[in-house]
Amino acid sequence: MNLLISLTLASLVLFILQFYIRCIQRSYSLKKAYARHGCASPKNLPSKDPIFGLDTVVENVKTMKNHCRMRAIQTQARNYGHTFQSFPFGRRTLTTTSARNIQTVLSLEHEKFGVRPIRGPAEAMTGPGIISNDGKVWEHARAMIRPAFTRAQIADRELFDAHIERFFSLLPTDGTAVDLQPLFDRLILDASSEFIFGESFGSLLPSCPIDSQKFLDSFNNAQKGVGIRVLLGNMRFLMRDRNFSESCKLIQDYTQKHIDRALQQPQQQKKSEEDSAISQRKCILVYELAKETSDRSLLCNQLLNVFFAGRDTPAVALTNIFFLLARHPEVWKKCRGEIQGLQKEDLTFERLKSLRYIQHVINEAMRLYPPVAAQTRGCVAPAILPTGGGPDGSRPIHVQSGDTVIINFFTLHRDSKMFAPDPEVFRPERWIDARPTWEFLPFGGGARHCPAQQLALFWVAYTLVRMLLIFREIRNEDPVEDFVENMKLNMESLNGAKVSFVSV
Ligand code: HEM
Repeated sequence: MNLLISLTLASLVLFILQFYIRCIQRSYSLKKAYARHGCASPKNLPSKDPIFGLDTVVENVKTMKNHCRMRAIQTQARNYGHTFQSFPFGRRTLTTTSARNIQTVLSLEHEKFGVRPIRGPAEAMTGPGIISNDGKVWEHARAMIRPAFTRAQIADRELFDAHIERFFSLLPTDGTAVDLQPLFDRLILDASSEFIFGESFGSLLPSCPIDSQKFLDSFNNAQKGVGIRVLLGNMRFLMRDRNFSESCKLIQDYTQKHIDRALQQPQQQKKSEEDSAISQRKCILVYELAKETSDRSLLCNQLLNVFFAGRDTPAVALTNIFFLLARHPEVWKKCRGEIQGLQKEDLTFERLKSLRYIQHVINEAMRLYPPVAAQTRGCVAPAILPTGGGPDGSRPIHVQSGDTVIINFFTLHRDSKMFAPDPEVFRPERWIDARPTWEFLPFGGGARHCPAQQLALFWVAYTLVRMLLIFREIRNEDPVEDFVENMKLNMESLNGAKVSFVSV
């Protein structure tokens, strides 16, 4: 017993000693870099615990629980500059809302800022791939899936149409109030599962098939497990729950079933677009990838990585758009003006792109309430951010391996110069003149920007226009006027989008 206590105490002392040596080493190399490049530290968030930053962690969790995390960061940026630093769990964390710094992290020096230090735990669930890896594994995964997305965005809308019809059959047309959020969730879940696995989950059907329900429950469970592990960072080895591993196994087995089906397609059928009824009409990811490889585990990882990234973001975008439209019925009216004379058969990818006002509405909603409101990177090699250091924020900032950089799109999209004079106001007309580059990034930017951007925008615009075609008016049915954020993987509306419609 005594030996155990001595060993525990010795490990604790060793841990603290190691921590201090690391701090001294880091501060020495920071000083050297500062002298060489004229760098300076950005302002610190005030903290009562300069070593472990536990008060910062508590405050972060509190703002998250109170549904005001993004607003809190916006206020911090106003008070401490567009780039500031804090030390949650003792780790130097730079939060930036500066377009120049964001461009450096996402594009100019993207190899020095990886996702693996942050998203590593997702690998237990999805296997290695585009979401949790950097370097060669990421490059290979991205190159493999990209052609399918390019094809999908120009593919016939047949895949999406079947789900839209089911969605409409559940939408009240008699003026009854409805929360659109769960319906959009189901619409996108059904469309994305068919696009990725070749078989829809059928969540809009009267009863969701048992297999799909089991997969979804396990997926949600595993995603929660990944979230906890990401929060725990280096201490994640403490988490050992069987439920997590069982959920990961179940979703992989489910995915293998679809891969087996795709691989069983006769070889010539897979190779020739003309012969394959499926690939002739629709672009399905599992079939597209099975043309390139028959490696089952590689295929499984690719599919699960894409599903992880895309299963619900378009649904969040749609909910946020309708949240705003319900509060701006005049914008709905103007959108209807633009689609006069159009039939649902006319709604091709190109036609939807040409509806300028509707595109402005989508942009404006994604500016104010971007589904992906923030992104985090772990610095893997020393780098320099061009701005934000020193008392006036004009000097470069040196970033070291092990530092974390949080990019906040929510505040970036409210840049007071770019979106002057009313960055907080929903005003689609601003897009007639606004030409932001790195100030507007709803789909990210640089090397890892969303490969599904055009496909997702097609789903969003198509759903919106189909609804504009049948409803003359939209009404807000939510007593809470303001947007209340609900930060999960995406930034959702806590109160959904409660509306009613007046039919044409
Ligand atoms: C409106 C809908 C969507 C939005 C707003 C959105 C947004 C984003 C953003 C901001 C990123 C960059 C993340 C980063 O910097 O690390 C991203 C990456 C990604 N998105 Fe989307 N996305 C949407 C829909 C989709 C859909 C439908 C899919 C798949 C079916 C998808 C698949 C991916 C993948 C695979 C990546 C990772 C790219 C990489 O790391 O190289 N997204 N998305």
